[in-house]
Formats: sequence, structure tokens, C-alpha cells
Amino acid sequence: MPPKKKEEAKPKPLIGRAGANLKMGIVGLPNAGKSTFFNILTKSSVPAENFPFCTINPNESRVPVPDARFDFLVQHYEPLNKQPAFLNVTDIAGLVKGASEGQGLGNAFLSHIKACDGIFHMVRIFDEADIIHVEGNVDPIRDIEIIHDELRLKDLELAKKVADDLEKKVVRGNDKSLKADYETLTKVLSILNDEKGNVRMNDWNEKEIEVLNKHLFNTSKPMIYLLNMSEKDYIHKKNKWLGKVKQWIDEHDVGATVIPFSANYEYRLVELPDDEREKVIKEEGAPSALEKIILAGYRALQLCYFFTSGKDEVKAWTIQVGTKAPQAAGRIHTDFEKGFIMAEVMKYDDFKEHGNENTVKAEGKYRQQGKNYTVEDGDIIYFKTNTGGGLAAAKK
Ligand SMILES: Nc1ncnc2c1ncn2[C@@H]1O[C@H](COP(=O)(O)OP(=O)(O)OP(=O)(O)O)[C@@H](O)[C@H]1O
Ligand SMILES: [Mg+2]
Repeated sequence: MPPKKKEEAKPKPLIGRAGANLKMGIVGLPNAGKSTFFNILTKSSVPAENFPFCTINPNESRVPVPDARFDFLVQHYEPLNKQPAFLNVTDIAGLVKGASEGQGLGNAFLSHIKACDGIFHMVRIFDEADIIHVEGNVDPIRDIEIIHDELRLKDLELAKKVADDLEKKVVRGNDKSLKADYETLTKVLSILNDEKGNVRMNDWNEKEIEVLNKHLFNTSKPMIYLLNMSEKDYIHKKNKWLGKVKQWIDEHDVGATVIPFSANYEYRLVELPDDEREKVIKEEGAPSALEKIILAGYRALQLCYFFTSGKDEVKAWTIQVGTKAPQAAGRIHTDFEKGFIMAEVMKYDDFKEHGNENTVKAEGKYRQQGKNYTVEDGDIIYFKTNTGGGLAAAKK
């Protein structure tokens, strides 16, 4: 009997909004260091390369994603234009206890969070008497729980509303087409209400993810914990809360990324010229955590990028992980998706090893890929498309 034709593995749909224009929001209690961190991100992107449109508005910024591969390509091609990938970040005003019931700016905060796709959760673990803590004292576990509760309660309110509505249609109206929606929402309610958990922590199947993506629950968004220490603690790698907070997160938000840093130290570094910054880092023996944070944010959004490169331009094009070649071509121009013929793909490592395209070609490593090819992070691609009748090679 001939072997069964291997089914092409379909990637599991991702939880969250579709598309490449996703953003991280900075969430936390007042005075946790959110705006300080946001200003560091904005400052770090301005002097380095002076990329246009980095600050979209006072609380929204596009931060270049650091990448040695991009730097190498720029060095190699010396292009007229260059554009790295960007991470969109929004600074959100402090959330307070009771926000879900309208306290503080209440629902306004929560609607800002709703518009984000991932969360940088800023946790204050610095002790600084001059800087008021809304809850009276520094206690990061209590603070994390406040944020979790507010996000959860807001989700619960939405889930109850949707579930009630579905119940009317499915149970009383006998509408079978919404059965999967109703079952998924019942599960969401049980996680939020009975388990006091987050939507993101459950292992959802494909059908359920489709339902979840109609509602974009706050607690389904990936969360990265940024533990904001004093400069002194960060340099000495010591803080009495660090272990306890990590343990809490391990128990309550399994698999979440936790990054200790110091907003004050990063602020000091970002204001220095490059050579002096290196000197301070060496003297203090404490590296900057900024790169790590930006990369973690980008990864949490399940984004990656491919490059197009040449003398005119070296550019990183953001796509969602799992994107097929024609849709990746469509990022450059919608016509390229319709007229997709093939993708000529060079792996960055091969390019780096051989130093030029011709040798990569001669080695047989410049591969032609069809419409089922899943683009991988760091691919250098030359699309062949049939746009407007002629055979056009898309490089831009
Ligand atoms: N690691 C740190 N060590 C000491 N002080 C810090 C640290 N990080 C931030 N601060 C200080 O805390 C104060 C509040 O910071 P910031 O304005 O960034 O907070 P925020 O989270 O944006 O507050 P809000 O929610 O009110 O907007 C500032 O004076 C800032 O300099
Ligand atoms: Mg602020």
C-alpha cells in the first residue's frame, strides 16, 4: 500500500488580533516607573539612527528592534535606505484598585489596555520614600495581584455579557450555529470566576481560539513582567523581593517572561553618548536590559521578520509567526500576494558564511520556494511575482 500522503501541518491559530501592526502596552500601578521606561524606549530610538515617525504621539512609540543580522546586511550592502523592524509600545496611565468599577480613570485605562496586544507589566520593587506608593508601602505581590484582579474582573464583565446573550440564542433559541461560542464562553467564565485565572493560561483548541478572537480578552494577552529595581540593587543584583516575586509568577502565570531591570539606571545610560555608555556599563559591571526587553516584547506578540536587501534598501518586514510566502509578499505590496510566483530564499547564516549572494547560489543554497513555504525569521527573500501581466521581481 502506498504511504499515506503526509498532510501539510496547519499552524495552530494564534490567540489575539491578526496582522503585523500589533503593540505592547505598559501597564502597572501609578508611580511604578512606566513613563520613565517609555521615555527610555523613545530616547533610545531617536539619537541612534534618527528613524522617522518613532514617536507616533506622546504616549505611543515605535522602537527599532535591535538585530546584529540587520546591522550586518546594512554593513554589507551600504544601502541608500535602511529600515529595521519596529516594536510599537504604548504608555498607559496607572491602573488603580477598583478601576474595573470605575475608580481612577477606570474604564478609560482598561479600554487602552484592550487596544494593546501584549502587556509589559511594570512592577515596582524599588524602595524610595520620596516616591509615593498609592497603596502606602512597597509590596509587589499585592500590586501584581491588584493588576491581575482588575484585568480579570473587566474580562469577567465582558464574558458574562457575551455568555448571557449566547445562552438566550443557544439554549432558549436553539441556535446550533453558536454552540461552540457558547461552550467556549462557559469555559472562559469558569476560568475567570471559579479558578480566578487568566484566559491565556488554558490550552485552547483551534475552534475555541476562533471564538476567543472575537472578544480579545485582557487576560488572554501575553504578559512580560518588568521588575523595576533601584539603581543600586540592580548593580548589586540584590533585592529582597526578587525571589518572592519570581516564585509568585512561576506559580500563577506559568511560563511568563520575567525581566529584572532598573528604569533609573537605564535612564542614566540612555542619556550618554555610545562610548561613555559602554564605559559606565563596564565600571558598574551591570549591562543594560533594554535589548532583552524589546526582544521579549516582540517575541511575545508572536512576530518575526524577513529581510529584503540590496543596494537600494535593506529592510526588515514584520510578519506573524507562521505566515506563508504569498502573504509575506503581500506585506510589501498587495499585488505581490495575488501575483505570487515564488520566493527565492537565502538563509542569513549562509549569506554570512559565504559573504555574497553569488556564492550562496553556486552552493545551491539559494532556494526557490512555493506558495506553501512558511517564512522563517531572518530569511532574506527575493519575491518573483506576476504583476500586471509581466514578470516582475519584487525587491523593494
Ligand atoms: N528604578 C527606580 N528607582 C527609583 N526611582 C524610580 C525608579 N523608576 C522610576 N522611578 C521614579 O518614580 C517616579 C514615578 O515614575 P513614572 O512617572 O515613570 O511612573 P508611572 O508608572 O508612569 O506613573 P503614573 O502611573 O502616575 O503615570 C519618578 O520620579 C521616577 O523617577
Ligand atoms: Mg506615567
